[in-house]
Amino acid sequence: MVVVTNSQMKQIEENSLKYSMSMKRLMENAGSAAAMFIRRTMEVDGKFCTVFCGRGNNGGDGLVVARKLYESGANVVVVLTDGDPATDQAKEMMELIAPMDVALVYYEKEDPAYLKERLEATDIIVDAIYGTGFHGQLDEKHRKICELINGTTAQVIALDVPSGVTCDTGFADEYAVIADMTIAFDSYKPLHVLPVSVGYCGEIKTADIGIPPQAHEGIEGQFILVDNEFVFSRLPKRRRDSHKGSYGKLLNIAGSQKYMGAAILSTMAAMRAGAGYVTLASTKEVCRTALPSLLEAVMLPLKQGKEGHISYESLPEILEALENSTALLIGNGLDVTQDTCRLVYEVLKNAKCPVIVDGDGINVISRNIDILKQTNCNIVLTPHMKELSRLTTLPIEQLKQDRYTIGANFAREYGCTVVMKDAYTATAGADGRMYINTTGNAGMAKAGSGDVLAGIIGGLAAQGIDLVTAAAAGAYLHGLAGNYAACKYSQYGMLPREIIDQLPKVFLHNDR
Ligand SMILES: NC(=O)C1=CN([C@@H]2O[C@H](COP(=O)(O)OP(=O)(O)OC[C@H]3O[C@@H](n4cnc5c(N)ncnc54)[C@H](OP(=O)(O)O)[C@@H]3O)[C@@H](O)[C@H]2O)[C@@H](O)CC1
Ligand SMILES: Nc1ncnc2c1ncn2[C@@H]1O[C@H](COP(=O)(O)OP(=O)(O)O)[C@@H](O)[C@H]1O
Ligand SMILES: [K+]
Repeated sequence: MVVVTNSQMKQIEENSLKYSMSMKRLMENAGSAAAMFIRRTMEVDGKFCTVFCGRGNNGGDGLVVARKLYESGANVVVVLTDGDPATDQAKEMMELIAPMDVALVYYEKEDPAYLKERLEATDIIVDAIYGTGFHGQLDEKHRKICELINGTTAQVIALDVPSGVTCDTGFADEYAVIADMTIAFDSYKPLHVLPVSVGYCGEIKTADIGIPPQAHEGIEGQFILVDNEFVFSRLPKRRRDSHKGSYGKLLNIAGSQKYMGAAILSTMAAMRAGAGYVTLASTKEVCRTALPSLLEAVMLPLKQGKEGHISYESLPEILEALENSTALLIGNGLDVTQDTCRLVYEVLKNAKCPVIVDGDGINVISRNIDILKQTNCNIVLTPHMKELSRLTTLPIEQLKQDRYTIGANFAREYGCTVVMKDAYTATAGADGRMYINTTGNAGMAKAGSGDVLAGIIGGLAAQGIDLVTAAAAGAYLHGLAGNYAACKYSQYGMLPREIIDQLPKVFLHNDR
């Protein structure tokens, strides 16, 4: 599914002018298409429709819908929320509707009691206050209007965007319109697929507004919704004539006296994700303790430093093991000490295979971010919000509002892939794309779930799956296995290790 951003949509509209399209025609088409969807979905003749129009082009679309619904026999009232239209096209639409028997009321001048009464009798509300041009938050007046809309029992149809939702981030004001149906003009925009905003849209329909296909040429979809088809069209079936060497070697540098479980969970998850060999490089004590749970793993027992972490003196052994690895996972439960900082920096500088950095590996990098520019390998970072905040030195509040732009900029600047872990994980690819994940559940909000994800991504990358795909598909598989675990053990009771146990079921269901 192609999803275009606000500026890409503007570019597409501009391009269409080269093919004898006009902005006025586009608006007429948009409003007509929306009215047609409404007519197809519900009875309009004799119904009470109230159309809320802002001053911008979204409001202009609303004026067209009002005219078309009136022509279909509806009793129509237009509420101008911000006075007369401000754009040329919208002004023209105002001139067309003026002679009709459609009541045009100015929100500010109208008696609130009349509006309340009208809304109680209204069957269909059209929300044309703000479209793709909205950003930031609703002011008091618009919050009141949206509250009125959300408080009715009428069907609410949003044109292009439910008012109060920002197009490219999906960030919704807490009073944003909650629509029953949203009619997306020409293309899906990020808000139509982003988990944070999709709930405001209701059913989503795309309307052809007459933009010729050529106007879309050169516009690359930036947002990708990761689904079963995306994942399993990219994960090859195992060949009958293959051997363990065909599925790669993952070196997993993980664990410390304090965090032994992280080493076990990440190694186990990588094996369950199909890697041919997984080597756990950790302190002697961690390796000895982990062995009974990791019978299939290769152990690289290393010297332990004073604080229970992997000693820096182990660097030569690690670099030797790295030589014939097809992927490296580093950071799970490493602990942050002077030794592990030096170790991570040196390993990253020397690695040539794809690298996945998680947990303390990310914390270490945050202390010296420029290390990312001194590497010769492809890197995936898998930060949760707090780690992302450390990496970017931005507050979590800001990340919540705009993590797509921030993550994409970070990925571009440092040439890496960033898996932004959250209830809805989003992966910013170094390729400029954003991969949105929708699998997973709140039962996964437990220490250790992230180690499982890192292991899955590492296991996929070791098999030669490109890093962006390994990251995006890894998040999807992790969430789906988590959903199976929740069905079996409940969200309260499930454990991160049970996400690993359910991975085979995900593969089985998809013939892998
Ligand atoms: N291009 C075309 O011809 C076509 C466009 N089409 C339609 O146009 C829609 C886009 O229209 P649009 O760009 O005019 O923006 P729209 O969403 O109507 O509102 C913008 C106004 O709101 C303001 N504003 C923003 N945030 C605010 C806030 N927090 N609080 C207060 N004000 C705020 C903003 O102010 P500004 O950002 O300038 O400060 C501006 O004044 C699109 O979704 C589709 O429906 C179709 O007809 C096809 C042809
Ligand atoms: N509410 C939730 N819904 C879906 N996934 C979740 C939720 N909460 C956490 N997760 C997932 O669980 C994992 C937690 O990772 P992280 O916080 O790094 O854990 P740890 O480092 O303790 O293993 C992430 O992959 C995250 O996306
Ligand atoms: K709208």
